[in-house]
Amino acid sequence: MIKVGIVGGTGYTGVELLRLLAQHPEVSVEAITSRSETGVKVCDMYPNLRGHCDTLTFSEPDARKLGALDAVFFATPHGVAHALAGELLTNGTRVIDLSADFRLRDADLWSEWYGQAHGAPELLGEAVYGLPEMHREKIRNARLIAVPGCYPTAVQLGFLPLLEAGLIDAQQLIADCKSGVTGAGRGAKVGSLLAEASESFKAYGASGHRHLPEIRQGLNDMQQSPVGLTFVPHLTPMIRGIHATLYSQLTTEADDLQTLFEQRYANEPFVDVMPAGSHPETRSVKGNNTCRLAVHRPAGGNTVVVLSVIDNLVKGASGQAIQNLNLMFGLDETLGLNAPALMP
Ligand SMILES: NC(=O)C1=CN([C@@H]2O[C@H](COP(=O)(O)OP(=O)(O)OC[C@H]3O[C@@H](n4cnc5c(N)ncnc54)[C@H](OP(=O)(O)O)[C@@H]3O)[C@@H](O)[C@H]2O)C=CC1
Ligand SMILES: CC(=O)N[C@@H](CCC(=O)OP(=O)(O)O)C(=O)O
Repeated sequence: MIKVGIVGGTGYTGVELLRLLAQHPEVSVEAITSRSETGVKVCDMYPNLRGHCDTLTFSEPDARKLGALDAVFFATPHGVAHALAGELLTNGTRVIDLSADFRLRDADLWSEWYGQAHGAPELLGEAVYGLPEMHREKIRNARLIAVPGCYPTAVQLGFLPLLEAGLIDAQQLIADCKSGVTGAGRGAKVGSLLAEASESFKAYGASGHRHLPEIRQGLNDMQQSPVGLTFVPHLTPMIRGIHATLYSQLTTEADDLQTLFEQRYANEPFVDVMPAGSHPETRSVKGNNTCRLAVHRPAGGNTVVVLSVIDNLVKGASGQAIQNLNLMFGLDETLGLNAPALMP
């Protein structure tokens, strides 16, 4: 059994890790932290987990205890993994960070967008961006994984086949994205209240969201030169889910885009290219690690529209983190991640 710990176990991504790992045949959760719920039994707080982790109790984060484990997930706000990752790695514990602490390769750029000094620039050289569809081989040998953000996962997987094939104008990319409210975390915030977030719909971060540099970094790697991207996130009155509508312009007489997408993702266990003409729904991936894609060319013109849906807490966070763990430990990549989505 691979022994793991979760730092930040009371949050939405932390409890989603627990739910998914409860079905994982090769992983045992040995430690789970929460400063505010120390001493509380996990099952008392999350009754859906009764019968799955009855002996597990929240404890204070303790680097010595965590350093005795095979791997530690950080499901914490930005900056927390900076402080602990170095010590864990020195002890031989692998680190899978769900926050943005190690996603940007440039520490100054990170400071600019996250409003604080980078706490562990010396680790950036070895951090691997955990998007398996792009970096699978590097992930297999990594000690430190930066799990991609939720919007960045949906957007990068949608543009990937087009950019790799060099078919679109990489200066004119548009990502129009919508997220459910769990994307904002479990902490109390006015914007997440029922009366604020339900029966309403709004954009935010239109002039600059912290996921912009992360998405740009990934798309630049695919294009192998700097791309031009407009990214506008929106908050929708749903609990889980991300829907990205991606626009680009063909620069060459296009081949069969449906076949291009199908071939690029033919061997990917967690990317489903839907039949031509489809419109994927967020509920079709609820609780599941799949990214569902559809590609359209409205009226046969030069505009390509890609529709990309994920569950922000699964392929956008905890499921992708487990997919990375499976690769790092030489396991079947799909272990613990095979349950179909909840629908309706
Ligand atoms: N929600 C989502 O859809 C996604 C989230 N992420 C990222 O994953 C991370 C976790 O997100 P989410 O689960 O939504 O967050 P939540 O706000 O729901 O939970 C945060 C958790 O971190 C713990 N925590 C807070 N501060 C500290 C600290 N200083 N030291 C140790 N533990 C701390 C909290 O428990 P306590 O305070 O009791 O210790 C809590 O368990 C964030 O970086 C987020 O950006 C990534 C992709 C998607
Ligand atoms: C709806 C909402 O507020 N979403 C969050 C993004 C989700 C998230 O937690 O971002 P990471 O993937 O980088 O950790 C936001 O816009 O900041």
